[in-house]
Amino acid sequence: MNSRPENLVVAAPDDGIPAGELLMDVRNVSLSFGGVKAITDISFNVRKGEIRAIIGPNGAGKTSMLNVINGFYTPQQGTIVFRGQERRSMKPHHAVRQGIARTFQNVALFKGMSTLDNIMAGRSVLMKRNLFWQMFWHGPALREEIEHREKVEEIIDFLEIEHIRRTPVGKLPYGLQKRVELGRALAMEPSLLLLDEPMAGMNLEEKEDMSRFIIDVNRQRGTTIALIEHDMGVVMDLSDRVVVLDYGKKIADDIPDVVKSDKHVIDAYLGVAH
Ligand SMILES: Nc1ncnc2c1ncn2[C@@H]1O[C@H](COP(=O)(O)OP(=O)(O)OP(=O)(O)O)[C@@H](O)[C@H]1O
Repeated sequence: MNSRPENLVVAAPDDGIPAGELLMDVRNVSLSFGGVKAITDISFNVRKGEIRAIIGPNGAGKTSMLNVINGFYTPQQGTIVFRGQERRSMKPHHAVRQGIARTFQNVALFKGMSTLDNIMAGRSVLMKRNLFWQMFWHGPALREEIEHREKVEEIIDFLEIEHIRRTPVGKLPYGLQKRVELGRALAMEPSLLLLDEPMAGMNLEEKEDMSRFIIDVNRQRGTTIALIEHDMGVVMDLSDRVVVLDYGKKIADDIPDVVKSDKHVIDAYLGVAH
């Protein structure tokens, strides 16, 4: 895997938390849908600067966990402490403002819009000027638009997608759509980036590319990452620590080498065809 020069990237925002310290602490979270217990009393943490994987068989509660973290769902029990602030419920746009961005299992982009416009849409949440200013297109609104555009261009360079900047994303191969979606999440300048199956549906080459971008986002931009992924090779290569869920419960939480040889994990997940 190649890494591109350091000078091509912008740094992640300074959230005041030193590398290695706790960025997020998930405390005793439980979530049910009617009679279905999606998550039962789960606790784990994410340290600033790490790549954290959440794995488990289908239906284990992984996506539900991401949805709690980014405010999509409110758990019946438990709290999330993010950057020192404890909360149980939060609207997704507040989570973005706090520094949590995500991608989705099935790409969620505006298919008729270009790559550039989709990534620009990711910035909208950071824009200060309201529609009134934008309509009149002058002064502070124009300056702000230019600044946002520069950040977006940096991301386009970083992800090596200059050649598709004007292409409607619906016309792009799946692997590139996933990369654009990553770009849109990066445009929000997150402290914590949540990736829901970033390699799903990709061929080997696309997976290698995406792995390289994930590592570069983490190392060069300093962005902390929590990802769900079914490809065990990718998970074990990329992650600093892995939490394993099964039927909504946590069954392991450790570095990849330890998780790989954990009997409960092998029984629940690694040993079964997926
Ligand atoms: N909106 C919902 N309404 C009802 N049940 C749900 C809902 N979302 C998830 N569930 C249920 O909660 C459990 C956990 O689902 P979840 O999607 O979080 O698992 P997962 O580990 O992400 O699975 P996969 O790997 O298949 O994506 C499953 O039994 C699922 O059917």
